[in-house]
Amino acid sequence: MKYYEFKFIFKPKNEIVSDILMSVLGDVGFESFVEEDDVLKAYIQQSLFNKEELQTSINQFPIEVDAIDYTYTEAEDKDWNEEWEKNFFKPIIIDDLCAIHSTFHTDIPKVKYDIIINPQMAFGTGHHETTSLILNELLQMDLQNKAVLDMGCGTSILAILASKRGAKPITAIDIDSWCVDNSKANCQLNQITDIDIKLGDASILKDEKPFNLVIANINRNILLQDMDKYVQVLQEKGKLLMSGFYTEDIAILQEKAESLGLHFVKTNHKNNWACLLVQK
Ligand SMILES: C[S@@+](CC[C@H](N)C(=O)[O-])C[C@H]1O[C@@H](n2cnc3c(N)ncnc32)[C@H](O)[C@@H]1O
Repeated sequence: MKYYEFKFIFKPKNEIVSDILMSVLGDVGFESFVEEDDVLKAYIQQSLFNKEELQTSINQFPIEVDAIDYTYTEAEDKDWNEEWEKNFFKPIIIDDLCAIHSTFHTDIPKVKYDIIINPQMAFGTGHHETTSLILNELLQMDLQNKAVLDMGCGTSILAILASKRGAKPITAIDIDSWCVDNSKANCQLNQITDIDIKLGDASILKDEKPFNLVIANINRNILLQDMDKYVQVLQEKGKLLMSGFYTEDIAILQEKAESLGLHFVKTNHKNNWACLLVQK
């Protein structure tokens, strides 16, 4: 496959802009990213590159920035996504209890919950703050025989940990067909056969049976838009665990949850990213 290598320079140079830029670029076909001192390198298959689409997404950047500039060249002919996985996806070990790693990682310590993820292009290696905030909550909850919905499942890393912690039945849903395929592959790698993986958004929830726990790591606007549909599939006393937003957004999400009859349980944060747990 032929790729372009882009170098993005942006101001202000901070993690929030960098995270949002990666997400915006992901939406227009970029596959993998390497953060270096003062540039973000990004790789896209030449056949998928559309200059106008890229410029439109930069012009409509979701937060105010001083500048986003780029240059690009033809990249050396190799699978940049595979390169990224090999060089930048490092194993994660949480409290000697849970390990998340890829098939090519060796020397993984023996832990109770060993999760294999080959992320390819799907979000969810456990490295992002929002994923790690939710993984930590899942490690503390009693999930035995609990019905769980993982909304915006990405790689299905969260659904897989829930399954390993005894949750069942589990449904995992994502709006992106790439994520659905990647979730199926990751379930196979972890020998999990009973997660029901579906393509769609909150509109397909009306046919679901009630859940004890709904997890949704998406983003502030989708959560505000779809929270009522998540609540409709929550059992009495069921919990809704959300992430994908910044600490300054906790209040608006909590307010929305309370307007839907839920009450606050706890919140946590990491590098300005937050999670919120509410209960019916
Ligand atoms: C931040 S990623 C989280 C992935 C994974 N759950 C994790 O925690 O690492 C958000 C995921 O939500 C999906 N998504 C975006 N909008 C959605 C929607 N309206 N309904 C369902 N999934 C959505 C995206 O495709 C993406 O895979």
